Amino acid sequence: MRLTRLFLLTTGLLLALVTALLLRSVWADWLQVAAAEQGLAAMQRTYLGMKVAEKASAERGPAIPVLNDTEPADPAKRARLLEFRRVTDAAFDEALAALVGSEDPASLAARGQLTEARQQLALGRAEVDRVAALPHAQRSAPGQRLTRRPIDLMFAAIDTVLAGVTAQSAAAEAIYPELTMPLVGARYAAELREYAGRLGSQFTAPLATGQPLGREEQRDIPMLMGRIEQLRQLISQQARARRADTPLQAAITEMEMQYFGTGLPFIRLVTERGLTGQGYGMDSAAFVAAYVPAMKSIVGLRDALFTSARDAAHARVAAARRDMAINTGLGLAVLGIELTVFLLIRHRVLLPLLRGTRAMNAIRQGRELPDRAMAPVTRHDEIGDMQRAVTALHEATQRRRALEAEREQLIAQLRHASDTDFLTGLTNRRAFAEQAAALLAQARRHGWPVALIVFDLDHFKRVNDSLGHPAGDAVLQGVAALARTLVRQGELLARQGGEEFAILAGNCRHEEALQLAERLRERLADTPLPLPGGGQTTVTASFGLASAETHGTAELDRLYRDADRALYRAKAEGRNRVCCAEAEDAHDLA
Ligand SMILES: Nc1nc2c(ncn2[C@@H]2O[C@H](COP(=O)(O)OP(=O)(O)OP(=O)(O)O)[C@@H](O)[C@H]2O)c(=O)[nH]1
Repeated sequence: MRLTRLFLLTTGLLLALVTALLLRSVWADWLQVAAAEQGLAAMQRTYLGMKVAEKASAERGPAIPVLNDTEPADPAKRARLLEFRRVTDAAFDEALAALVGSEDPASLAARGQLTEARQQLALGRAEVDRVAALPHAQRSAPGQRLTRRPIDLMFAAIDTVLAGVTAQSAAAEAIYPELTMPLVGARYAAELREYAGRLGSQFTAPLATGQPLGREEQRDIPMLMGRIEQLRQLISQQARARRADTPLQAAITEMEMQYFGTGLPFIRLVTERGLTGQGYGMDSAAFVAAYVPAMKSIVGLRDALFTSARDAAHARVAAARRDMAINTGLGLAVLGIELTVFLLIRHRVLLPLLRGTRAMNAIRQGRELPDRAMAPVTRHDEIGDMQRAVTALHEATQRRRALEAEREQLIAQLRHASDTDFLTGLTNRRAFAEQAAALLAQARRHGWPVALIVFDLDHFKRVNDSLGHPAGDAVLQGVAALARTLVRQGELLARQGGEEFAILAGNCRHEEALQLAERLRERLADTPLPLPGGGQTTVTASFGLASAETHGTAELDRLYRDADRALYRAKAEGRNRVCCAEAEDAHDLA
Protein backbone atom coordinates (compact mmCIF):
# COMPACT_ATOMS: atom_id res chain seq x y z
CA MET A 1 0.00 0.00 0.00
CA ARG A 2 1.26 3.51 -0.85
CA LEU A 3 2.54 5.46 2.13
CA THR A 4 0.08 8.34 1.54
CA ARG A 5 -2.84 5.91 1.41
CA LEU A 6 -1.71 4.12 4.55
CA PHE A 7 -1.30 7.45 6.32
CA LEU A 8 -4.74 8.68 5.23
CA LEU A 9 -6.32 5.40 6.28
CA THR A 10 -4.75 5.35 9.75
CA THR A 11 -5.44 9.06 10.21
CA GLY A 12 -9.08 8.61 9.23
CA LEU A 13 -9.46 5.58 11.51
CA LEU A 14 -7.89 7.30 14.51
CA LEU A 15 -9.91 10.46 13.98
CA ALA A 16 -13.10 8.44 13.66
CA LEU A 17 -12.23 6.55 16.83
CA VAL A 18 -11.48 9.67 18.86
CA THR A 19 -14.60 11.39 17.46
CA ALA A 20 -16.73 8.35 18.40
CA LEU A 21 -15.28 8.36 21.93
CA LEU A 22 -15.89 12.10 22.20
CA LEU A 23 -19.46 11.79 20.97
CA ARG A 24 -20.09 8.90 23.34
CA SER A 25 -18.75 10.87 26.30
CA VAL A 26 -20.70 14.02 25.32
CA TRP A 27 -23.83 11.94 24.83
CA ALA A 28 -23.45 10.33 28.26
CA ASP A 29 -22.85 13.74 29.84
CA TRP A 30 -25.80 15.16 27.98
CA LEU A 31 -28.01 12.39 29.33
CA GLN A 32 -26.82 13.30 32.83
CA VAL A 33 -27.63 16.98 32.25
CA ALA A 34 -31.00 16.15 30.69
CA ALA A 35 -31.89 13.82 33.62
CA ALA A 36 -30.83 16.44 36.17
CA GLU A 37 -32.90 19.08 34.34
CA GLN A 38 -35.84 16.70 34.11
CA GLY A 39 -35.63 16.05 37.85
CA LEU A 40 -35.48 19.78 38.49
CA ALA A 41 -38.55 20.33 36.28
CA ALA A 42 -40.43 17.57 38.15
CA MET A 43 -39.42 19.25 41.40
CA GLN A 44 -40.71 22.58 40.13
CA ARG A 45 -44.00 20.95 39.12
CA THR A 46 -44.20 19.37 42.59
CA TYR A 47 -43.87 22.78 44.14
CA LEU A 48 -46.45 24.35 41.84
CA GLY A 49 -48.83 21.48 42.73
CA MET A 50 -48.22 22.11 46.44
CA LYS A 51 -49.01 25.77 45.90
CA VAL A 52 -52.26 24.84 44.13
CA ALA A 53 -53.18 22.62 47.10
CA GLU A 54 -52.21 25.37 49.53
CA LYS A 55 -54.25 28.04 47.71
CA ALA A 56 -57.28 25.77 47.18
CA SER A 57 -57.07 24.86 50.85
CA ALA A 58 -56.75 28.51 51.85
CA GLU A 59 -59.87 29.26 49.78
CA ARG A 60 -61.92 27.32 52.36
CA GLY A 61 -61.03 29.95 55.00
CA PRO A 62 -63.01 32.86 53.44
CA ALA A 63 -65.70 30.40 52.25
CA ILE A 64 -66.68 29.61 55.87
CA PRO A 65 -67.70 33.22 56.81
CA VAL A 66 -69.64 33.51 53.53
CA LEU A 67 -71.46 30.24 54.25
CA ASN A 68 -72.22 31.37 57.79
CA ASP A 69 -73.11 34.97 56.89
CA THR A 70 -76.46 36.38 58.06
CA GLU A 71 -78.80 38.57 56.07
CA PRO A 72 -78.14 41.05 54.68
CA ALA A 73 -74.97 39.41 53.22
CA ASP A 74 -71.69 41.17 53.92
CA PRO A 75 -70.17 42.14 50.51
CA ALA A 76 -66.71 42.35 52.09
CA LYS A 77 -66.83 38.64 53.01
CA ARG A 78 -67.88 37.81 49.46
CA ALA A 79 -65.15 40.01 47.99
CA ARG A 80 -62.54 38.31 50.17
CA LEU A 81 -63.68 34.87 48.97
CA LEU A 82 -63.52 35.98 45.34
CA GLU A 83 -59.99 37.28 45.86
CA PHE A 84 -58.94 33.91 47.33
CA ARG A 85 -60.56 32.11 44.39
CA ARG A 86 -58.63 34.35 41.98
CA VAL A 87 -55.39 33.44 43.74
CA THR A 88 -56.25 29.72 43.51
CA ASP A 89 -57.05 30.07 39.82
CA ALA A 90 -53.72 31.84 39.25
CA ALA A 91 -51.95 28.95 41.01
CA PHE A 92 -53.79 26.45 38.75
CA ASP A 93 -52.86 28.52 35.66
CA GLU A 94 -49.22 28.67 36.70
CA ALA A 95 -49.04 24.93 37.38
CA LEU A 96 -50.74 24.08 34.07
CA ALA A 97 -48.53 26.53 32.15
CA ALA A 98 -45.43 24.77 33.55
CA LEU A 99 -46.70 21.54 31.98
CA VAL A 100 -47.19 22.98 28.48
CA GLY A 101 -44.85 21.27 26.03
CA SER A 102 -43.93 18.42 28.44
CA GLU A 103 -45.27 15.22 26.94
CA ASP A 104 -43.71 12.72 29.36
CA PRO A 105 -46.15 10.38 31.13
CA ALA A 106 -45.69 12.09 34.53
CA SER A 107 -46.50 15.51 33.04
CA LEU A 108 -49.47 14.19 31.10
CA ALA A 109 -50.80 12.57 34.28
CA ALA A 110 -50.20 15.79 36.25
CA ARG A 111 -52.10 17.79 33.62
CA GLY A 112 -55.03 15.36 33.85
CA GLN A 113 -55.01 15.52 37.63
CA LEU A 114 -54.91 19.31 37.72
CA THR A 115 -57.78 19.56 35.22
CA GLU A 116 -59.79 17.07 37.23
CA ALA A 117 -59.04 18.91 40.48
CA ARG A 118 -60.13 22.16 38.90
CA GLN A 119 -63.47 20.61 37.95
CA GLN A 120 -63.89 19.21 41.46
CA LEU A 121 -63.09 22.63 42.89
CA ALA A 122 -65.61 24.23 40.54
CA LEU A 123 -68.28 21.83 41.90
CA GLY A 124 -67.33 22.76 45.48
CA ARG A 125 -67.44 26.47 44.63
CA ALA A 126 -70.87 26.07 42.99
CA GLU A 127 -72.09 24.32 46.11
CA VAL A 128 -70.64 27.10 48.31
CA ASP A 129 -72.47 29.68 46.22
CA ARG A 130 -75.69 27.66 46.20
CA VAL A 131 -75.74 27.13 49.96
CA ALA A 132 -74.64 30.74 50.66
CA ALA A 133 -77.65 31.94 48.62
CA LEU A 134 -80.06 30.06 50.93
CA PRO A 135 -81.72 32.00 53.76
CA HIS A 136 -79.57 31.98 56.91
CA ALA A 137 -82.36 30.31 58.92
CA GLN A 138 -82.37 27.40 56.50
CA ARG A 139 -78.57 27.15 56.40
CA SER A 140 -78.20 27.26 60.15
CA ALA A 141 -81.13 24.99 60.93
CA PRO A 142 -79.93 22.52 63.56
CA GLY A 143 -79.43 19.05 62.22
CA GLN A 144 -79.26 20.27 58.60
CA ARG A 145 -75.47 20.87 58.50
CA LEU A 146 -75.87 22.36 55.03
CA THR A 147 -72.64 24.34 55.24
CA ARG A 148 -70.44 21.29 55.70
CA ARG A 149 -71.14 19.63 52.35
CA PRO A 150 -69.59 22.34 50.09
CA ILE A 151 -66.41 22.26 52.17
CA ASP A 152 -66.26 18.46 51.98
CA LEU A 153 -66.62 18.77 48.21
CA MET A 154 -63.60 21.08 48.11
CA PHE A 155 -61.51 18.46 49.96
CA ALA A 156 -61.83 16.15 46.96
CA ALA A 157 -60.11 18.68 44.68
CA ILE A 158 -57.16 18.93 47.03
CA ASP A 159 -56.88 15.15 47.38
CA THR A 160 -56.59 14.97 43.59
CA VAL A 161 -53.92 17.71 43.52
CA LEU A 162 -51.93 16.08 46.32
CA ALA A 163 -52.00 12.72 44.50
CA GLY A 164 -50.42 14.52 41.53
CA VAL A 165 -47.89 16.19 43.83
CA THR A 166 -46.87 12.77 45.17
CA ALA A 167 -46.42 11.41 41.64
CA GLN A 168 -44.32 14.40 40.55
CA SER A 169 -42.27 14.28 43.72
CA ALA A 170 -41.65 10.54 43.18
CA ALA A 171 -40.38 11.33 39.67
CA ALA A 172 -37.97 13.92 41.12
CA GLU A 173 -36.91 11.54 43.92
CA ALA A 174 -36.12 8.81 41.38
CA ILE A 175 -33.64 11.17 39.73
CA TYR A 176 -32.38 12.70 42.98
CA PRO A 177 -32.49 9.84 45.53
CA GLU A 178 -30.22 11.85 47.82
CA LEU A 179 -32.92 14.55 48.00
CA THR A 180 -35.69 12.20 49.06
CA MET A 181 -35.69 13.58 52.59
CA PRO A 182 -36.39 17.26 51.83
CA LEU A 183 -38.78 16.32 49.02
CA VAL A 184 -40.76 13.87 51.13
CA GLY A 185 -40.55 16.32 54.01
CA ALA A 186 -42.00 19.10 51.85
CA ARG A 187 -44.77 16.74 50.76
CA TYR A 188 -45.53 15.89 54.38
CA ALA A 189 -45.61 19.60 55.21
CA ALA A 190 -48.05 20.21 52.35
CA GLU A 191 -50.24 17.39 53.65
CA LEU A 192 -49.90 18.75 57.17
CA ARG A 193 -51.08 22.13 55.93
CA GLU A 194 -54.06 20.46 54.27
CA TYR A 195 -55.01 18.43 57.34
CA ALA A 196 -54.61 21.49 59.55
CA GLY A 197 -57.01 23.29 57.19
CA ARG A 198 -59.45 20.41 57.25
CA LEU A 199 -59.28 20.41 61.03
CA GLY A 200 -60.37 24.03 61.00
CA SER A 201 -63.11 23.25 58.50
CA GLN A 202 -64.71 20.89 61.04
CA PHE A 203 -66.02 23.91 62.86
CA THR A 204 -67.84 25.48 59.87
CA ALA A 205 -71.26 24.01 60.59
CA PRO A 206 -71.08 24.01 64.41
CA LEU A 207 -70.01 27.67 64.43
CA ALA A 208 -72.78 28.58 61.93
CA THR A 209 -75.50 26.92 63.95
CA GLY A 210 -74.01 27.47 67.38
CA GLN A 211 -74.64 23.80 67.97
CA PRO A 212 -72.25 21.44 69.78
CA LEU A 213 -70.00 19.28 67.66
CA GLY A 214 -71.95 16.68 65.77
CA ARG A 215 -71.19 13.04 65.18
CA GLU A 216 -69.17 13.70 62.06
CA GLU A 217 -66.99 16.33 63.77
CA GLN A 218 -66.50 14.12 66.81
CA ARG A 219 -65.31 11.36 64.48
CA ASP A 220 -63.14 13.49 62.17
CA ILE A 221 -61.44 15.88 64.65
CA PRO A 222 -59.49 13.17 66.59
CA MET A 223 -58.72 11.38 63.35
CA LEU A 224 -57.31 14.57 61.77
CA MET A 225 -55.40 15.41 64.94
CA GLY A 226 -53.91 11.95 64.90
CA ARG A 227 -52.87 12.35 61.27
CA ILE A 228 -51.43 15.80 62.04
CA GLU A 229 -49.38 14.40 64.93
CA GLN A 230 -48.21 11.56 62.72
CA LEU A 231 -47.04 14.00 60.03
CA ARG A 232 -45.34 16.12 62.70
CA GLN A 233 -43.36 13.06 63.81
CA LEU A 234 -42.45 12.12 60.26
CA ILE A 235 -41.25 15.64 59.50
CA SER A 236 -39.15 15.94 62.66
CA GLN A 237 -37.67 12.50 61.95
CA GLN A 238 -36.59 13.65 58.49
CA ALA A 239 -35.37 16.98 59.82
CA ARG A 240 -33.16 15.34 62.41
CA ALA A 241 -30.93 14.13 59.61
CA ARG A 242 -30.43 17.76 58.58
CA ARG A 243 -29.44 19.48 61.74
CA ALA A 244 -26.88 21.58 59.86
CA ASP A 245 -29.57 23.05 57.66
CA THR A 246 -30.16 26.26 59.63
CA PRO A 247 -33.11 27.67 57.60
CA LEU A 248 -34.83 24.27 57.89
CA GLN A 249 -34.30 24.06 61.64
CA ALA A 250 -35.56 27.64 62.03
CA ALA A 251 -38.71 26.78 60.00
CA ILE A 252 -39.38 23.74 62.22
CA THR A 253 -38.98 25.80 65.37
CA GLU A 254 -41.35 28.40 63.90
CA MET A 255 -43.94 25.69 63.08
CA GLU A 256 -43.64 24.19 66.54
CA MET A 257 -44.19 27.59 68.06
CA GLN A 258 -46.91 28.89 65.78
CA TYR A 259 -48.97 25.88 64.86
CA PHE A 260 -48.29 23.29 67.54
CA GLY A 261 -47.75 25.93 70.24
CA THR A 262 -50.70 28.22 69.40
CA GLY A 263 -52.93 26.95 66.57
CA LEU A 264 -53.46 23.40 67.77
CA PRO A 265 -54.08 24.32 71.47
CA PHE A 266 -56.66 26.81 70.17
CA ILE A 267 -58.41 24.00 68.27
CA ARG A 268 -58.36 21.84 71.39
CA LEU A 269 -60.01 24.67 73.32
CA VAL A 270 -62.73 25.19 70.68
CA THR A 271 -63.24 21.40 70.49
CA GLU A 272 -63.69 21.21 74.24
CA ARG A 273 -66.31 23.98 74.08
CA GLY A 274 -68.05 22.20 71.20
CA LEU A 275 -68.18 18.97 73.15
CA THR A 276 -69.46 20.46 76.39
CA GLY A 277 -72.09 22.58 74.57
CA GLN A 278 -71.15 25.66 76.65
CA GLY A 279 -71.02 27.86 73.52
CA TYR A 280 -68.01 28.78 71.36
CA GLY A 281 -67.65 32.44 72.40
CA MET A 282 -66.77 33.46 68.81
CA ASP A 283 -68.25 33.51 65.38
CA SER A 284 -66.71 31.78 62.39
CA ALA A 285 -64.87 34.93 61.23
CA ALA A 286 -63.15 35.25 64.61
CA PHE A 287 -62.33 31.52 64.47
CA VAL A 288 -60.72 31.90 61.04
CA ALA A 289 -58.81 34.99 62.14
CA ALA A 290 -57.44 33.14 65.17
CA TYR A 291 -56.58 29.83 63.53
CA VAL A 292 -55.51 30.50 59.93
CA PRO A 293 -52.33 32.62 60.63
CA ALA A 294 -50.89 29.74 62.69
CA MET A 295 -50.96 27.52 59.58
CA LYS A 296 -48.59 29.88 57.71
CA SER A 297 -45.65 28.40 59.63
CA ILE A 298 -46.40 24.99 58.06
CA VAL A 299 -46.20 26.57 54.61
CA GLY A 300 -42.95 28.21 55.71
CA LEU A 301 -41.54 24.79 56.64
CA ARG A 302 -42.73 23.30 53.37
CA ASP A 303 -40.94 26.07 51.46
CA ALA A 304 -37.75 25.69 53.50
CA LEU A 305 -37.66 21.95 52.74
CA PHE A 306 -38.44 22.50 49.10
CA THR A 307 -35.88 25.31 48.72
CA SER A 308 -33.23 23.07 50.25
CA ALA A 309 -34.03 20.32 47.70
CA ARG A 310 -34.27 22.73 44.78
CA ASP A 311 -30.93 24.39 45.60
CA ALA A 312 -29.23 20.99 45.74
CA ALA A 313 -30.83 20.03 42.40
CA HIS A 314 -29.72 23.31 40.84
CA ALA A 315 -26.19 22.61 42.04
CA ARG A 316 -26.34 19.13 40.49
CA VAL A 317 -27.56 20.49 37.15
CA ALA A 318 -24.76 23.05 37.20
CA ALA A 319 -22.22 20.32 38.08
CA ALA A 320 -23.52 18.07 35.27
CA ARG A 321 -23.26 20.96 32.82
CA ARG A 322 -19.78 21.80 34.03
CA ASP A 323 -18.71 18.16 33.67
CA MET A 324 -20.11 18.09 30.17
CA ALA A 325 -18.32 21.33 29.25
CA ILE A 326 -15.02 20.06 30.69
CA ASN A 327 -15.30 16.65 29.00
CA THR A 328 -16.31 18.25 25.71
CA GLY A 329 -13.47 20.74 25.95
CA LEU A 330 -10.95 18.00 26.78
CA GLY A 331 -12.28 15.80 23.99
CA LEU A 332 -12.10 18.62 21.47
CA ALA A 333 -8.59 19.43 22.66
CA VAL A 334 -7.52 15.79 22.12
CA LEU A 335 -9.17 15.84 18.69
CA GLY A 336 -7.50 19.14 17.86
CA ILE A 337 -4.08 17.91 19.04
CA GLU A 338 -4.51 14.69 17.06
CA LEU A 339 -5.49 16.64 13.96
CA THR A 340 -2.56 19.03 14.42
CA VAL A 341 -0.14 16.11 14.86
CA PHE A 342 -1.48 14.48 11.69
CA LEU A 343 -1.22 17.71 9.75
CA LEU A 344 2.29 18.28 11.09
CA ILE A 345 3.38 14.76 10.12
CA ARG A 346 1.80 15.26 6.70
CA HIS A 347 3.43 18.63 6.08
CA ARG A 348 6.72 18.11 7.89
CA VAL A 349 7.44 14.49 7.02
CA LEU A 350 5.17 12.85 4.49
CA LEU A 351 4.95 15.57 1.85
CA PRO A 352 8.70 16.39 1.96
CA LEU A 353 9.34 12.64 1.69
CA LEU A 354 7.04 12.41 -1.33
CA ARG A 355 8.66 15.44 -2.90
CA GLY A 356 12.07 13.89 -2.20
CA THR A 357 10.98 10.64 -3.89
CA ARG A 358 9.61 12.52 -6.89
CA ALA A 359 12.81 14.54 -7.10
CA MET A 360 14.88 11.32 -7.02
CA ASN A 361 12.72 9.84 -9.77
CA ALA A 362 13.10 13.03 -11.81
CA ILE A 363 16.88 12.88 -11.28
CA ARG A 364 16.91 9.23 -12.30
CA GLN A 365 14.87 9.94 -15.45
CA GLY A 366 16.85 13.08 -16.24
CA ARG A 367 13.77 15.33 -15.96
CA GLU A 368 13.79 18.89 -14.68
CA LEU A 369 13.07 19.20 -10.96
CA PRO A 370 10.01 21.22 -9.93
CA ASP A 371 10.89 24.67 -8.52
CA ARG A 372 9.65 23.66 -5.10
CA ALA A 373 12.17 20.83 -4.92
CA MET A 374 14.93 23.30 -5.67
CA ALA A 375 13.96 25.80 -2.95
CA PRO A 376 16.73 26.38 -0.42
CA VAL A 377 16.53 23.95 2.48
CA THR A 378 16.12 25.71 5.83
CA ARG A 379 15.33 22.71 8.01
CA HIS A 380 17.89 21.25 10.37
CA ASP A 381 16.36 17.86 11.00
CA GLU A 382 16.55 14.47 9.29
CA ILE A 383 14.12 15.58 6.54
CA GLY A 384 16.31 18.64 5.97
CA ASP A 385 19.34 16.33 5.66
CA MET A 386 17.46 14.23 3.11
CA GLN A 387 16.44 17.34 1.15
CA ARG A 388 20.03 18.59 1.15
CA ALA A 389 21.20 15.16 -0.03
CA VAL A 390 18.65 15.22 -2.87
CA THR A 391 19.74 18.74 -3.86
CA ALA A 392 23.41 17.68 -3.78
CA LEU A 393 22.60 14.59 -5.83
CA HIS A 394 20.70 16.71 -8.30
CA GLU A 395 23.56 19.20 -8.63
CA ALA A 396 26.08 16.38 -9.09
CA THR A 397 23.86 14.78 -11.73
CA GLN A 398 23.43 18.14 -13.46
CA ARG A 399 27.19 18.61 -13.53
CA ARG A 400 27.73 15.11 -14.84
CA ARG A 401 25.09 15.61 -17.55
CA ALA A 402 26.61 18.97 -18.55
CA LEU A 403 30.03 17.30 -18.85
CA GLU A 404 28.55 14.47 -20.89
CA ALA A 405 26.79 16.95 -23.17
CA GLU A 406 30.02 18.91 -23.56
CA ARG A 407 31.93 15.73 -24.35
CA GLU A 408 29.33 14.65 -26.89
CA GLN A 409 29.42 18.08 -28.45
CA LEU A 410 33.21 17.84 -28.65
CA ILE A 411 33.02 14.38 -30.17
CA ALA A 412 30.47 15.66 -32.69
CA GLN A 413 32.72 18.62 -33.47
CA LEU A 414 35.72 16.32 -33.85
CA ARG A 415 33.76 13.95 -35.99
CA HIS A 416 32.58 16.83 -38.14
CA ALA A 417 36.13 18.17 -38.36
CA SER A 418 37.50 14.78 -39.26
CA ASP A 419 34.81 14.33 -41.93
CA THR A 420 35.05 17.83 -43.35
CA ASP A 421 37.50 19.52 -45.59
CA PHE A 422 38.67 22.49 -43.56
CA LEU A 423 38.95 24.86 -46.55
CA THR A 424 35.68 24.30 -48.39
CA GLY A 425 33.52 22.78 -45.66
CA LEU A 426 32.72 19.85 -47.99
CA THR A 427 32.94 16.19 -47.01
CA ASN A 428 36.57 15.08 -47.22
CA ARG A 429 37.91 12.09 -49.03
CA ARG A 430 37.85 9.76 -46.03
CA ALA A 431 34.29 10.58 -45.05
CA PHE A 432 33.28 10.41 -48.71
CA ALA A 433 34.56 6.84 -48.90
CA GLU A 434 32.52 5.91 -45.81
CA GLN A 435 29.33 7.62 -46.92
CA ALA A 436 29.68 6.39 -50.49
CA ALA A 437 29.86 2.79 -49.28
CA ALA A 438 26.54 3.28 -47.45
CA LEU A 439 24.96 4.96 -50.44
CA LEU A 440 26.10 2.19 -52.80
CA ALA A 441 24.74 -0.47 -50.40
CA GLN A 442 21.39 1.32 -50.39
CA ALA A 443 21.42 1.49 -54.21
CA ARG A 444 22.15 -2.20 -54.38
CA ARG A 445 19.25 -2.98 -52.01
CA HIS A 446 16.86 -0.91 -54.10
CA GLY A 447 18.33 -1.72 -57.50
CA TRP A 448 19.04 1.97 -58.17
CA PRO A 449 21.42 3.12 -60.89
CA VAL A 450 24.39 5.16 -59.55
CA ALA A 451 26.81 7.62 -61.09
CA LEU A 452 30.14 9.03 -60.01
CA ILE A 453 31.30 12.38 -61.35
CA VAL A 454 34.91 13.38 -60.70
CA PHE A 455 36.01 16.88 -61.70
CA ASP A 456 39.33 18.67 -61.51
CA LEU A 457 40.00 22.42 -62.03
CA ASP A 458 41.92 23.25 -65.17
CA HIS A 459 45.31 24.82 -64.83
CA PHE A 460 44.77 25.66 -61.29
CA LYS A 461 48.46 25.99 -60.74
CA ARG A 462 48.28 29.14 -62.83
CA VAL A 463 45.71 30.65 -60.52
CA ASN A 464 47.98 30.06 -57.59
CA ASP A 465 50.94 31.25 -59.44
CA SER A 466 49.37 34.37 -60.87
CA LEU A 467 46.94 35.40 -58.13
CA GLY A 468 48.56 33.86 -55.10
CA HIS A 469 47.80 30.92 -52.88
CA PRO A 470 45.03 32.71 -50.87
CA ALA A 471 43.28 33.51 -54.14
CA GLY A 472 43.60 29.85 -55.04
CA ASP A 473 41.95 28.99 -51.73
CA ALA A 474 39.12 31.45 -52.44
CA VAL A 475 38.59 29.91 -55.86
CA LEU A 476 38.40 26.46 -54.32
CA GLN A 477 35.80 27.76 -51.82
CA GLY A 478 33.82 29.41 -54.61
CA VAL A 479 33.82 26.21 -56.67
CA ALA A 480 32.62 24.23 -53.63
CA ALA A 481 29.81 26.73 -52.96
CA LEU A 482 28.67 26.63 -56.58
CA ALA A 483 28.72 22.82 -56.70
CA ARG A 484 26.69 22.73 -53.50
CA THR A 485 23.88 24.69 -55.15
CA LEU A 486 23.53 22.09 -57.91
CA VAL A 487 23.75 18.95 -55.80
CA ARG A 488 20.43 17.47 -54.69
CA GLN A 489 19.42 15.70 -51.57
CA GLY A 490 20.88 12.21 -51.49
CA GLU A 491 23.88 13.12 -53.62
CA LEU A 492 27.32 13.14 -52.07
CA LEU A 493 29.63 16.05 -52.83
CA ALA A 494 33.22 15.89 -51.61
CA ARG A 495 36.60 17.46 -52.08
CA GLN A 496 38.95 14.61 -52.90
CA GLY A 497 42.09 16.62 -52.40
CA GLY A 498 43.89 19.54 -54.12
CA GLU A 499 41.61 20.92 -56.82
CA GLU A 500 39.73 17.64 -57.38
CA PHE A 501 36.06 17.09 -56.39
CA ALA A 502 33.61 14.18 -56.66
CA ILE A 503 29.84 13.75 -56.77
CA LEU A 504 28.28 10.35 -56.13
CA ALA A 505 24.59 10.31 -57.11
CA GLY A 506 22.33 7.45 -56.05
CA ASN A 507 19.19 6.54 -57.97
CA CYS A 508 20.56 8.59 -60.88
CA ARG A 509 20.55 7.42 -64.47
CA HIS A 510 23.51 8.04 -66.75
CA GLU A 511 21.72 10.82 -68.70
CA GLU A 512 20.78 12.64 -65.52
CA ALA A 513 24.34 12.39 -64.24
CA LEU A 514 25.64 13.64 -67.56
CA GLN A 515 23.25 16.59 -67.39
CA LEU A 516 24.41 17.37 -63.89
CA ALA A 517 28.05 17.26 -64.91
CA GLU A 518 27.39 19.47 -67.94
CA ARG A 519 25.37 21.92 -65.94
CA LEU A 520 28.11 22.19 -63.31
CA ARG A 521 30.79 22.57 -65.93
CA GLU A 522 28.85 25.37 -67.65
CA ARG A 523 28.08 27.19 -64.44
CA LEU A 524 31.74 27.02 -63.41
CA ALA A 525 32.92 28.38 -66.68
CA ASP A 526 30.30 31.16 -66.61
CA THR A 527 30.46 32.19 -62.99
CA PRO A 528 33.07 34.72 -61.86
CA LEU A 529 34.39 33.76 -58.48
CA PRO A 530 35.24 36.47 -55.92
CA LEU A 531 38.85 36.86 -54.87
CA PRO A 532 40.19 38.16 -51.60
CA GLY A 533 40.97 41.86 -52.04
CA GLY A 534 38.04 42.50 -54.37
CA GLY A 535 38.83 40.90 -57.74
CA GLN A 536 37.11 38.10 -59.61
CA THR A 537 38.18 35.22 -61.77
CA THR A 538 36.64 32.35 -63.66
CA VAL A 539 37.87 28.80 -63.82
CA THR A 540 36.92 25.75 -65.81
CA ALA A 541 37.01 22.13 -64.84
CA SER A 542 37.26 18.79 -66.59
CA PHE A 543 34.75 16.04 -65.69
CA GLY A 544 34.95 12.26 -65.74
CA LEU A 545 31.69 10.33 -65.41
CA ALA A 546 31.22 6.64 -64.59
CA SER A 547 27.75 5.09 -64.34
CA ALA A 548 26.51 1.78 -62.98
CA GLU A 549 23.10 1.47 -64.60
CA THR A 550 21.78 -1.89 -63.53
CA HIS A 551 21.41 -3.83 -60.38
CA GLY A 552 24.66 -5.29 -59.24
CA THR A 553 27.76 -4.82 -57.16
CA ALA A 554 29.11 -1.39 -58.00
CA GLU A 555 32.43 -0.92 -56.29
CA LEU A 556 33.51 2.56 -55.41
CA ASP A 557 37.13 1.83 -56.34
CA ARG A 558 36.18 0.62 -59.73
CA LEU A 559 33.76 3.46 -60.37
CA TYR A 560 36.44 5.86 -59.27
CA ARG A 561 39.03 4.33 -61.52
CA ASP A 562 36.69 4.53 -64.48
CA ALA A 563 35.65 8.09 -63.73
CA ASP A 564 39.30 9.04 -63.24
CA ARG A 565 40.18 7.60 -66.58
CA ALA A 566 37.38 9.55 -68.22
CA LEU A 567 38.65 12.69 -66.46
CA TYR A 568 42.10 12.04 -67.74
CA ARG A 569 40.69 11.82 -71.21
CA ALA A 570 38.79 15.08 -70.72
CA LYS A 571 42.08 16.77 -69.74
CA ALA A 572 43.76 15.21 -72.67
CA GLU A 573 41.08 16.26 -75.07
CA GLY A 574 41.44 19.90 -74.15
CA ARG A 575 39.87 20.36 -70.70
CA ASN A 576 36.57 22.12 -69.79
CA ARG A 577 34.57 19.13 -70.91
CA VAL A 578 32.78 16.03 -69.66
CA CYS A 579 33.98 12.59 -70.66
CA CYS A 580 32.17 9.41 -69.86
CA ALA A 581 33.84 6.11 -69.12
CA GLU A 582 34.57 4.28 -72.34
CA ALA A 583 32.64 1.15 -73.26
CA GLU A 584 35.45 -1.04 -72.08
CA ASP A 585 35.48 0.95 -68.89
CA ALA A 586 31.74 0.95 -68.50
CA HIS A 587 30.32 -1.69 -66.29
CA ASP A 588 27.15 -2.44 -64.67
CA LEU A 589 26.23 -3.40 -61.22
CA ALA A 590 25.92 -7.00 -62.11
N1 LIG B 1 45.82 27.53 -53.27
C1 LIG B 1 45.81 26.22 -53.21
N2 LIG B 1 46.42 25.53 -54.13
C2 LIG B 1 46.42 24.18 -54.07
C3 LIG B 1 45.82 23.50 -53.05
N3 LIG B 1 45.96 22.16 -53.25
C4 LIG B 1 46.66 22.02 -54.36
N4 LIG B 1 46.96 23.23 -54.90
C5 LIG B 1 47.67 23.54 -56.05
O1 LIG B 1 47.01 23.06 -57.19
C6 LIG B 1 47.98 22.92 -58.23
C7 LIG B 1 47.78 21.69 -59.01
O2 LIG B 1 48.53 21.76 -60.10
P1 LIG B 1 48.60 20.61 -61.17
O3 LIG B 1 48.52 19.29 -60.53
O4 LIG B 1 49.90 20.84 -61.91
O5 LIG B 1 47.48 20.79 -62.16
P2 LIG B 1 46.87 22.03 -62.94
O6 LIG B 1 47.77 23.18 -62.83
O7 LIG B 1 45.53 22.27 -62.45
O8 LIG B 1 46.83 21.53 -64.38
P3 LIG B 1 45.80 20.48 -64.93
O9 LIG B 1 45.28 19.73 -63.89
O10 LIG B 1 46.64 19.59 -65.79
O11 LIG B 1 44.88 21.29 -65.71
C8 LIG B 1 49.32 22.96 -57.56
O12 LIG B 1 49.98 24.16 -57.87
C9 LIG B 1 49.03 22.91 -56.08
O13 LIG B 1 49.94 23.66 -55.32
C10 LIG B 1 45.19 24.24 -52.07
O14 LIG B 1 44.63 23.74 -51.14
N5 LIG B 1 45.24 25.61 -52.19
